[in-house]
Amino acid sequence: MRSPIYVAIDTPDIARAKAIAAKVKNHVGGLKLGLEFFSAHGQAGVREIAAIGLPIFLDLKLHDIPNTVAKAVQALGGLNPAILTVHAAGGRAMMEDAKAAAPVGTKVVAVTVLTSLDGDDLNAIGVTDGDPHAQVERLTRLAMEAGVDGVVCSGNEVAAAKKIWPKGFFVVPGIRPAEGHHGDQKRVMTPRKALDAGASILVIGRPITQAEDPDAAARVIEATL
Ligand SMILES: O=C(O)c1cc(=O)[nH]c(=O)n1[C@@H]1O[C@H](COP(=O)(O)O)[C@@H](O)[C@H]1O
Repeated sequence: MRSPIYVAIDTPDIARAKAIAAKVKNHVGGLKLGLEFFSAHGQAGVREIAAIGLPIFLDLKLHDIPNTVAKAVQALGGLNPAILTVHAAGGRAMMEDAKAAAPVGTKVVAVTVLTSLDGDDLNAIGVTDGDPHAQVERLTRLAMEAGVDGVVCSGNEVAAAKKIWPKGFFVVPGIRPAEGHHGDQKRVMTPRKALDAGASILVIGRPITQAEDPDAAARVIEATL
C-alpha cells in the first residue's frame, strides 16, 4: 500500500525542491506543492516536480468569489493534481463551483481551520465561540453538503470530522513527532495518532525537509505508522 505521507516541499528554490523530492520519493506517497513554491515557479515548476512520478497535491488554498475560484481551478486543470485545496470559509457555492471545475480525477479538499490557529485566534477573527473543534465540525458539514471530496483539519478534530462524514477524505497537517519543534503550528499531533484518529493522508513538511537526511527522516516516521 502507498504511504499516507505527503511531503510538503515548501521552498522557492527549485533545485532544492527537486533534490528533496528525489531523496524521499521511494518512501512517501506524494508531494505537496504550495504557495511558496507556486509563487516562485508556477505551473512549469509543478510539471518539473510532477515528472519525478509521485502524485502531486497542489495546495493553493483558493478563497475568492465562486466565479474567480472556478476559473482558477479550470486554469490549473491541465496539471491534473491528485489533490487541490480551497478554503471552506469561501462558502458553499464557492466549493460547489470549484468541484465542478476540477478534473474528474482531482480530489478537491476544503481547509477548515488552519492548524496555525487556536481558540484565541478564532475569537480575533470573529468566530466568537472560539472553539476550533466546533468550527471544524461546522465547516466539515458544509464541505460535505457542497460535494467536495474531503477536508483539511488537525489531528485533534479528525475523528469528529470523520464521524460527521464517514466517506470523506481527511488531510491532516500539523504533524509533529513527539519531540518535534512546533514552530508556527498550534494544533499538532504525532503521525501515528493522527492516522489512528482517521487521517487519510498526513502532510509533513519541516520534520522531513529540514532534517539532515530527509529520506531517513521520512523512513523513521513511516516506521511509526
Ligand atoms: O492545507 C494544508 O496543507 C495546510 C493546512 C493547515 O491547516 N495547516 C498546514 O500546515 N497546512 C500545510 O501543511 C504544511 C505543514 O508544514 P510543516 O509545519 O512544515 O509540517 C505546510 O505546507 C502548510 O501550508
